[in-house]
Amino acid sequence: MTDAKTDLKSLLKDPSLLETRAYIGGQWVDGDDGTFDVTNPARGYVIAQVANLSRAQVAGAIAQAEKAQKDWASWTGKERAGVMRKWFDLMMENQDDLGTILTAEQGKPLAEGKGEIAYGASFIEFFGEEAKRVYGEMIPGHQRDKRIMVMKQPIGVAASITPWNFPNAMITRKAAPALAAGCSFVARPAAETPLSAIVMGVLAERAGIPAGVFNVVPSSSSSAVGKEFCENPAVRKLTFTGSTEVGRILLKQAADQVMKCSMELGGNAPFIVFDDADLDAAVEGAIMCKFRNNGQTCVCANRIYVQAGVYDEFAAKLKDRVSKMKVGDGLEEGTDLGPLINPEASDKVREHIKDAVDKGGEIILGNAKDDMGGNFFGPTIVTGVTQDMKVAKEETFGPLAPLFKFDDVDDVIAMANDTIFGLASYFYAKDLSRVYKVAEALEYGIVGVNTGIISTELAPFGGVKQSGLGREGSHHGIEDYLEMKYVCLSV
Ligand SMILES: NC(=O)C1=CN([C@@H]2O[C@H](COP(=O)(O)OP(=O)(O)OC[C@H]3O[C@@H](n4cnc5c(N)ncnc54)[C@H](OP(=O)(O)O)[C@@H]3O)[C@@H](O)[C@H]2O)C=CC1
Ligand SMILES: O=C(O)[C@H](O)CS(=O)(=O)O
Repeated sequence: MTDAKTDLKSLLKDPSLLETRAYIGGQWVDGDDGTFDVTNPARGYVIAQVANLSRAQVAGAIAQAEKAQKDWASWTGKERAGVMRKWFDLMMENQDDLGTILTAEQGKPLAEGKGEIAYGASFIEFFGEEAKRVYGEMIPGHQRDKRIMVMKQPIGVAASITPWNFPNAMITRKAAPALAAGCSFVARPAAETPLSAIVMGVLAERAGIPAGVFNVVPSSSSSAVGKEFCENPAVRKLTFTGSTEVGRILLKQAADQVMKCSMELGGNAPFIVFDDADLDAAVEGAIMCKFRNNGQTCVCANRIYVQAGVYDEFAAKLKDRVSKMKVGDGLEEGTDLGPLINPEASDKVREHIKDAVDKGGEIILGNAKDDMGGNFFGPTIVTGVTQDMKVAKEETFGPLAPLFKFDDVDDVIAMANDTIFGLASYFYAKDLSRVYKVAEALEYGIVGVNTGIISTELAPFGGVKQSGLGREGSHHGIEDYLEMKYVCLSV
C-alpha cells in the first residue's frame, strides 16, 4: 500500500475531515512524541499517522480545559444547547464521511459505521436539549427563618478514556452530558481508533464550541494519560469505558484524589430463550445481539441459554441464518461481519472455541482453527456448552455463539447470575408472570425482554457488580457531571 492516508481521503466527500493532529485549546497540535500508526483492521495497511502526545501535552490540554470551563459554565443552558445542536447537525450532515472514517479504522461494516454516527449524534442532540433542564430544588426549611436551596453545578474538567469498539458513540455519550452540564472535556481515544475522535474536534470547532471546552489528546501510551488524568488536580471527573481489569486500575489511581468516576466495564450477557418464546423472533434477536460489531460489544450476548424443548429447533434456525452472513472488509458492499480488531482478539475467540470443544462442545457452524486469514473470523456456533467452560465466565468479544441447554427457570436464573459481571441480559418469553419474575431476578443493569437491541440515548445504560459505576444516557446521564450544592438561607 503506497499512500494509504490519501486513499482514505479519496473516499471522503470532505477530505478535510481527516485530521491527524490533536485538538487542544482550539488549536491543532502535533505530538511531542512524534506520531503513531493507525491501521485498517481488514487489510492491515496504515491509514494515518496520528499525533502522539507526551504526558506534558496532556497536562497542557487539561490546563486549557480548566481555563475554558468557567466561562462555558456561565453560558445559559439554552446557549450551550444552541452550539450543541450545530455540532449534532454537522455530524448528521457528514454522516457518510464520519462512517467511512470509523469503518476504515475500526472495521465494522459501513452501514454499522454510519449507524454508530447517528447513535453517537443522538447523545449530543439529547443532552443539548437537557442542558436547559438542569433543575435545582427548594426544600422546606428546618427552622421558621430557614430556606433550603439545592443548586446543581458542573463538576469542572471531565476526562475520558474510551475503547476502540465504538470510537464515536463512547465519546459522545460522555462528552455530550459533560458539555451540557457546563463541564469542559478532555478525550483520550483508544490508540487503534483516534481518527473518529479527532474529527469530533473538527466539527466542534466548526460548530462554534469555544476553544478549550472540547479537547482530543491522542497518545499511544494509555497508561501515561491515565496517570495524568488521575493525578492532575484540575481533573474532577474520570469517565471510562473498557475492560473491568483496566477499570480497576483507574479506580485505584483515582482514589488518591477522591475523584468522581463513571465506569462502563465488561459484560458477560446471558441471552435466554424460554420454550414459550417466538422462536423466529428469538433467532433474529440473538443475531442482532450476538453479531453487532462482530461480537465486539460489551452488551453482546455472550452465553445463549435455550430451554430443552426448543433447543434443537433454535440451534437449527440460528445455524441456517448465520451461515448466510458474509464476512469481509467493512468498506465493501454486502459485508455483514467485518474483521476483528487485531490478532489477539481472534486468539481469544479461538481459545474459547477450543476450550469448549475439549470439554465436550460440538461445533455446528464454523471451525476450530478458523483459517480465513488476517483478522477475519467466521461466525461460529457451538452446542452442548456447559458452565465449566471458559465462555461461561469470560467475555469472548467475538463471533462465537455458545448454546447452553437448560430445563428449569430457577436454574437458568442462577446460571445467568453466576458471574462477576452485571451489564446487559436478555430473554425471550411470552408468559407475563415469567416475564416479571425473570426481569426482576436477573442481576443486571439492563434487561432486554423479547429484544436483542437495548441501546438508545433515551435510557440509562450501565451495569451492576463489576460491570461498572454510574449510568450514561437518559436524563440520569447528566447527573454524573453535576455536583449538588445545598445553600442554607436565613431569611
Ligand atoms: N465495556 C466495553 O465496551 C469494552 C470492553 N472490553 C473488554 O476488554 C477486553 C480487552 O479490550 P481492550 O481494548 O484491551 O480494553 P481495555 O480496557 O484494555 O482498553 C480500553 C481503553 O483503556 C485504555 N487503557 C488500557 N490500559 C490502560 C491504563 N493502564 N490506563 C489508562 N488507560 C488504559 C485503552 O487504550 P489503548 O487501547 O490505547 O491501550 C483503551 O483506550 C475486550 O476483549 C473486552 O472483553 C473492551 C473494550 C470495550
Ligand atoms: O451503546 C452500546 O450499545 C454499547 O455501549 C457499546 S458497548 O459499550 O456495549 O460495547
